[in-house]
Amino acid sequence: MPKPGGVFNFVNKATWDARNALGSLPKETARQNYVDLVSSLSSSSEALSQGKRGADEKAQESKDILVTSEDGITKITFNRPTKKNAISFQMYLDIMHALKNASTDNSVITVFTGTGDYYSSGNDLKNLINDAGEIQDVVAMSTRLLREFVNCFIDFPKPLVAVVNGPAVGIAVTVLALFDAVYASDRATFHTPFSQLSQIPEACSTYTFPKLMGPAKAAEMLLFGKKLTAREAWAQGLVTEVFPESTFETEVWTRLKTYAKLPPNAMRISKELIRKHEKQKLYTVNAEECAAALERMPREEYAKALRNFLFRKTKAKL
Ligand SMILES: CCCCCC/C=C/C(=O)SCCNC(=O)CCNC(=O)[C@H](O)C(C)(C)COP(=O)(O)OP(=O)(O)OC[C@H]1O[C@@H](n2cnc3c(N)ncnc32)[C@H](O)[C@@H]1OP(=O)(O)O
Repeated sequence: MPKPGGVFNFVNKATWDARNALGSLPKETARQNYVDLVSSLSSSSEALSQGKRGADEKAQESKDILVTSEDGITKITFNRPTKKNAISFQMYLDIMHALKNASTDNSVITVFTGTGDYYSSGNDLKNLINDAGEIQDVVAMSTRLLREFVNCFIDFPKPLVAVVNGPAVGIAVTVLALFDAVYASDRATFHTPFSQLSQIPEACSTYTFPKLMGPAKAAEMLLFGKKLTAREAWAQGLVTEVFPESTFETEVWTRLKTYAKLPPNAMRISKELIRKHEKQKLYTVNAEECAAALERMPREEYAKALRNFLFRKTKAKL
């Protein structure tokens, strides 16, 4: 059977990949993995198959990812403040679903922001590790999910804006280089501690960051995990504009409401022209980064770095 196409057809493609992976596994394990994968994705599958919506309709119900549409703006909010908006597997799927809907609804601009003091602390470090601190048997599925997730940002057809209300970490930072505008509060910071986690960068940042800020500054972030203030990130071209925290929300949303009144088709075509020559390159880089992640994630060095974070509070008490 040929592989299903279309970047938003994640569930069908994941199913196809899972079926094709069965050959190399013992039959029982393969069957169980397949059942686990499909059942974990089934709620998103239903949601993904729902149709087009209007811009002023509440677009999606999900606890940790809120989606609203108003004034021509679809707003996607990381809503897990007690975990600093860390992104769980379900949240990756909810975001893909929200982007799929936003790409065809009546809204003009799509905006990401966070609830609480953080924008997002990046990947939920518990996604890949069990209570005993071992890497779970979900690495291949995770890297497939990561690839599809990043492709959704590469392909998103409308203006995409981040309203960075506080610190951003990991994938919440790297993916920003695929946005059209990034507005940051002066309270925001930008941190990519990949080496500290024994991990490698994702979301095409190995290509977009050196292109934006030059190889030396990109290396400080991606290799050495240097945390940037909002103004430093602006100076490096990752942030479009920095606002004082006291007026951030008012100024940014007023501006976005004005932008959302601009002719949508003109903006869509302009974005298509801007991205057109880069798309193939971005797909390739995304695929290469995911292949490298697939290679790295099962390693003990990586599990050790995750354990250091997850059990840090227990250790501190000893
Ligand atoms: C489909 C898979 C794709 C893989 C994609 C690859 C992506 C890579 C990345 O994103 S790498 C970056 C990962 N993120 C981090 O390394 C950040 C980890 N968190 C922290 O360093 C800190 O929590 C903090 C600096 C964000 C905040 O510190 P502090 O103010 O001291 O608060 P707490 O540490 O007490 O945090 C409160 C609460 O939230 C939990 N939490 C925060 N971030 C994460 C996270 N990324 N993953 C899981 N859990 C997180 C933290 O454990 C606390 O929970 P608790 O109260 O202990 O239950």
